[in-house]
Amino acid sequence: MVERTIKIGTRKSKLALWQAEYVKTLLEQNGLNGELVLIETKGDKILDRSLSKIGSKGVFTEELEEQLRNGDIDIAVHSAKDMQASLGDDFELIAFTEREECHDVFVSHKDGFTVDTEKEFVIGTSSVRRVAMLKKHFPNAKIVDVRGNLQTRIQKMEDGLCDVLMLAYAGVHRMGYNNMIVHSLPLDTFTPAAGQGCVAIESATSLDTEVRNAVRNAINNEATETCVRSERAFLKELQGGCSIPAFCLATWTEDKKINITGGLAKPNASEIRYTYTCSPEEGENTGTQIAKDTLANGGKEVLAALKG
Ligand SMILES: NCc1[nH]cc(CCC(=O)O)c1CC(=O)O
Repeated sequence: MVERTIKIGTRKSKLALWQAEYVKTLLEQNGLNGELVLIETKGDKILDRSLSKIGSKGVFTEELEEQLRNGDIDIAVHSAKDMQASLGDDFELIAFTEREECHDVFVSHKDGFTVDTEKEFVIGTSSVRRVAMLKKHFPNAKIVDVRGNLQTRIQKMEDGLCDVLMLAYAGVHRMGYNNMIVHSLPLDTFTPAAGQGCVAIESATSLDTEVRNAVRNAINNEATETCVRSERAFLKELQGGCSIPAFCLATWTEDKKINITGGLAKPNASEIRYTYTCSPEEGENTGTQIAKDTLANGGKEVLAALKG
């Protein structure tokens, strides 16, 4: 039995705090004590440049990892989507919460807004994946860059920057903004980023084994873990973080197999996509294979053009 209080490192945004509180609750429901430790990251401070320009590697994780390393915190809570695909040797993901619905939505401050009547509306997003997909499926819409946490983005929309924001349902729901959702985007065309909708727990590999196991038992959802680890294997092979237009989603089929679809959305409104079904044990290998197929069939050129 783990007696000591588990220190839970988190960013300070409202969404991050919601996720950390959620993790704390799961720990407490399993007889463990948790305490939040609030940490500011580079990604929270730099708001005037797009994420792809800062370089996505670790902008939301570096400061948390420093404190994991020196033992000031035991675990760090992240949106799985924000986690770089390759962690340093000293760190690992030890648990994944049950995935929330993982599709994207449009939210709007305009009552009665519909995508069917308003053809030339303005969409705010800062994700290269979303921009590329929007160009394909909403060619008449205008896209503007909007950074910042959810509350900041909504404020910018209300100030007139855009008609709608494109966001992950999971974050909108967690923040209690379901009433602003005006459109849900389908998973088969607007396939989400790897890990979307899941909260991941990171620890140092040096974390006490008893604590590690207790945290994992309290928090991990194995069905989600299999899917998110498969999606992250895809992302790792692409060597990309959240600044490339990659999408990947693994789901369970009725006969307990894993269906994985993944690829790259291209800026010219086409996409590279591969879909395979495999056994759960093969999930990570299959994710890797999808990335290899993607790279070999035009993906390399897409990524090279992004860097250039
Ligand atoms: N990149 C920011 C980010 N990271 C995780 C979420 C939403 C919650 C989730 O997907 O778990 C968001 C906001 C968004 O994309 O709208």
